[in-house]
Amino acid sequence: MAKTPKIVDMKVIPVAGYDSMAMTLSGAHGPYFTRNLVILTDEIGHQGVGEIHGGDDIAKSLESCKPLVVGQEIGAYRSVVNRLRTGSWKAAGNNGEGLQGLDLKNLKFVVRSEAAVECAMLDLLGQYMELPVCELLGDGRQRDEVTMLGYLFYVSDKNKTDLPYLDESNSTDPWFRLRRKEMVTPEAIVEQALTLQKKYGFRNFKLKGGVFEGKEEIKAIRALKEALPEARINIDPNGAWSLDEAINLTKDLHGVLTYAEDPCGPEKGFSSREIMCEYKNATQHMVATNMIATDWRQFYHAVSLRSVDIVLADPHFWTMNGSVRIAQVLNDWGLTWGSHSNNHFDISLAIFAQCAAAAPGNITPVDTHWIWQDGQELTKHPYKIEDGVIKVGNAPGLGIELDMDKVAKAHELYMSLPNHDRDDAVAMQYLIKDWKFDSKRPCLVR
Ligand SMILES: O=C([O-])C(=O)C[C@H](O)[C@@H](O)C(=O)[O-]
Ligand SMILES: [Mg+2]
Repeated sequence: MAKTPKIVDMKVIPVAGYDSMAMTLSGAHGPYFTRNLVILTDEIGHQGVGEIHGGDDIAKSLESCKPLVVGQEIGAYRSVVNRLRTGSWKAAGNNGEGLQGLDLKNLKFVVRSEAAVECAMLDLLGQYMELPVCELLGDGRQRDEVTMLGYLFYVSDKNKTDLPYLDESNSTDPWFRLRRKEMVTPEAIVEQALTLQKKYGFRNFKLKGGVFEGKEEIKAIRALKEALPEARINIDPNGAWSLDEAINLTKDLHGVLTYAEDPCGPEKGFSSREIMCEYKNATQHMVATNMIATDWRQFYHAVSLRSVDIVLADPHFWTMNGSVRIAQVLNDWGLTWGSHSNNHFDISLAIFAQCAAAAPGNITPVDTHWIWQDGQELTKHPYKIEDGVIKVGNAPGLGIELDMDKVAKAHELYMSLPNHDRDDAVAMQYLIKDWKFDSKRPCLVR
């Protein structure tokens, strides 16, 4: 019987990169973000790579996977991932209420560490079969170009902290110069979008809300639509608004908002899925989520209640196979697939692009934080966002090659950090003393 190559080595390399003081309901991004890389080597000398969220717990969980991965055939990747799935974190601690929380104790209930192993094994299998990963997922390649979304953030003034944020004021690139500066007004958000459009060609934008009072953020949405009338624009306050507020803020935005992402969450004893269903009924807006349909059980209830139209099935939360599987179901049921993201390196950029290339139907432009990290690539020829799209070529596997010098530097940075876990309250407390997360109050409203 023909055999596929066996895995002979698995490395887990935690890495860190630099970030802006970007604002969300959960606080302010710190100066660094962390990720974990998985590097697998097979017996014919190929290297397969995966990337997942950072932090010591995830690194430890991946380390503990080694005995279940090394020695396995790459062709058996589904069983390997299945064995890891049953041994890794369960969603038992996730109350399923769609509450935003970005520190590790919340994120770990949705992040699937085994997705990094799955990705690295698919990368190896693709190299062995001389096929790109998108051909190994679902019904194979569905498109050659993946439309990406320009992810707009309010950015606070890093000079109000003594944290070591990067300063790129001297960069020759207008976007790089801008991205580390304070941007808190509608005018600044418009400048951000225009600068991003020029550099990356985006025609789709999303503003991360949950920062200022909703009506202030809607001013920015209107200003964006005025400046970019052809663009598709949406807002994501991560469930911060009450149902009444969400309805009042957005009911007159037909023709301005393409869709609303997690506009409201659980309240008054009603679940987030019930509330989002009422929001949809009241406004007739399309609704997207990465908060209330993060696994199959939540998805069942979200669909039963018709709470959402677009599921942002991040492959780091669903695995690559899971994300494409839900893309197929969504397409068959007349619903829409997209992907959520957090800060990431260029291995994850390849993951998003390969999944989206295999997702059938009319998918929504894919989220990425890469524009905030662009220039910190860990691969030799990172995927590029040009004219608003990523072209997915025919290179085998993920089609990337790690630059081990850059990986070593990113690892060194990680090791130099006093804390490896994300906690957006730390930077936030420079702006508001003793600030604490409140799922119902925008972070600067206290
Ligand atoms: O769409 C979303 O909800 C996200 O992108 C989640 C996070 O809030 C993201 O903005 C982040 O990591 O800061
Ligand atoms: Mg979201």
